[in-house]
This record gives sequence, structure tokens and C-alpha cells, in this order.
Amino acid sequence: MLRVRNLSFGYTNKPFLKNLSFNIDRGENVSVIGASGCGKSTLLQSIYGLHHVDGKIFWEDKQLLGPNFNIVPGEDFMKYLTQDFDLMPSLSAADNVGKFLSNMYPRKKQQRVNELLELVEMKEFGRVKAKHLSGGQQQRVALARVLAKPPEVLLLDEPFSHIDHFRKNRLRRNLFSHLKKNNITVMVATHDSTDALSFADSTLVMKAGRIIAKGSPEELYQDPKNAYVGSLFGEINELPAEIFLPKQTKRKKIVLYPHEIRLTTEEGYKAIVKNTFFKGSHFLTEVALPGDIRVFLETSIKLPRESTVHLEISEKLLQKRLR
Ligand SMILES: Nc1ncnc2c1ncn2[C@@H]1O[C@H](COP(=O)(O)OP(=O)(O)OP(=O)(O)O)[C@@H](O)[C@H]1O
Repeated sequence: MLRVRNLSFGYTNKPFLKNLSFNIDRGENVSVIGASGCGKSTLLQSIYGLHHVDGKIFWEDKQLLGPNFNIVPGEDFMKYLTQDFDLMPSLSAADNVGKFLSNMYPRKKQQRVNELLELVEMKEFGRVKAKHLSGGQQQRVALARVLAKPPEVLLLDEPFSHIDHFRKNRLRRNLFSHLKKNNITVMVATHDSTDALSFADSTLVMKAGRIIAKGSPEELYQDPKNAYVGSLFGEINELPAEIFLPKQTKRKKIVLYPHEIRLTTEEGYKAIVKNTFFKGSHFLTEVALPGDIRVFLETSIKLPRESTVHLEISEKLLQKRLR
């Protein structure tokens, strides 16, 4: 288990990461999500041992002591894939992947390199020098390289940022199932929730150096505490609670996903259609409640602009969200 206790760190005298504590089980896949600049990379670097931090970090029974105690920064059972890949430009893709593998058994080494190049769908580029590969191809080689000597803990910083949509889904499936199969503990930092949520066992949501929510992606989805958490799952509405439950005072705002708001007959909340956006399986429709409060909902048809509609939201859902 990776245990982080009261971790704080600042680039200046002022702490930026503030008192973070969490556990990650061996073999668990944890996504670290949050807006750009919230501290995801700093957290991964702190765990890897690149910063001298306050607080304690343990892997199993071993305390990780950081740069003041390690001559070569970083822990050897752990790999950290940075956002800038760190490949040797004049080496081929295959040589980059095999760089840290022993030359004692050349055939075994070759086999391992081929297996990993296949995993990231780069086998046909094995002989090409890294400097002649595209950004996305370099990122795939870098992913293969951190797996060459299987780490116990893998820290991935925006691992799919350069990879196109066509390939991304398959690559994510292959990579994460490889990690699960090999019981590798992984933390994936990303600002793109689709990059990680469907594969994560749990999620840490960061904002301005703090963890503001943690749980399984399903738990966070079912009960988004605020718009920041809700928006990890796509478009959201953050609406004044008093519209729906005037006597409710505990939460001033309520977060609702567009699909949770339905069209109904004339008994619902009256609204005017302002915009429609084609989304393939549905339209995302923007309507205005009195006071020009904008609401997004999903509709199966394209509704005419300025037409009047009525909205309905399940009472049970409202009560649950406002708890
Ligand atoms: N070496 C550094 N020296 C000083 N400040 C830094 C350094 N690295 C990062 N920062 C600052 O620390 C904050 C957190 O940066 P960090 O890179 O951890 O965020 P992030 O969530 O990973 O962002 P992104 O998603 O854009 O990669 C930012 O305000 C950044 O400017």
C-alpha cells in the first residue's frame, strides 16, 4: 500500500500542496484530476522523491525519504513518466524501450522490447530514431519504456496528452489492462477526465493544492459536491437551490447533469429554448428559466429557438443532491 500522510510542499516559503493524506492499495488504479495548475504534477513528483516535502510517504513498510536522502533522485521500484517523455533523440524507438534492460540475454531483451512496442502499437516504428517520431509516437515509446522493467508503482503525468482520439481508446484499454494484469499500482494525473475515469478504481480531485474530493468515479458521479467535481463528467448545471426547494437552506446551489432534467407537460418549470447543440445521440439544449437562469438538458429532437417548454426534475433526486 502507498500511504501519504500530511504531505505539504511549496516552491516558495508558502506551501502549495496542503496537508494531503490518502492510501492507495497495491494494484489500484488512481486518477488524479483537476484543473491545470492545481498541483497534480507536483504531487506525483513529491511521491517520486523529487521534492523535499513535509509529511510522510510510505510504500509498504518503507518510508520514502526524498532528495535530501537519495543521491540519485527517485525510487527504484517506482517509475515516473513526465510530460516531456525524456527519450534519447538519436536512439531508435526499440533502443529507447530497451535502454535500461540488461544485455545479458539479448534474445530475451529483444522479445520484451517487441512485446512492449506491440502493446503501444509502435512495432512498425521500432527502428526509427526517436527524433523522427511524432509527439504522439514519442509518447507511446515513452510509455513502453517505463514498463520495460516492470515497476511496482507507476506515476503517469498526462500520459495520453499527445495521442489522437482514434488510437487513444484502444491504447488506454491495452495499457490499463496490462497494468492490472501485472498488479502495478498506478497514479494517472490528468485534466481530461475521459482519459482516466473509466479505468480508475478511485479518484482524487485536486484544486489549488488540496484534495477536495475522493472516491470511486461512480461515487463522485452520483453525488457531485460542487460544480468543479460534477464538471469532471462533462456538461453540468449549477443552479440556485431555491428554485426547486425554496425552504432548503443547507446547500445554496445544486448540481444537475443535463440528462437529469426532462421535458414534461405544462406542470413543470416553464422555460424558453435559447440554443441547441448537436451531440450525435441527442441534442444538448440550452433553455432560460425566469430571471434568465440558463439550464442545459438533453433532448432527442432539435427544439425551435424561443419555443416554450416545461422542465421536470425528480423530487427524490433533488432531495438527495441537497442533503
Ligand atoms: N519548478 C517550479 N517552480 C515554481 N513553481 C512551480 C514549479 N513547477 C510548478 N510550479 C507551480 O506550481 C503550481 C502547480 O503546478 P503543477 O505542474 O503541479 O500543476 P498541474 O496540476 O500538474 O498542471 P497541468 O495540468 O497544467 O500540468 C503551478 O502554479 C505552477 O506554476
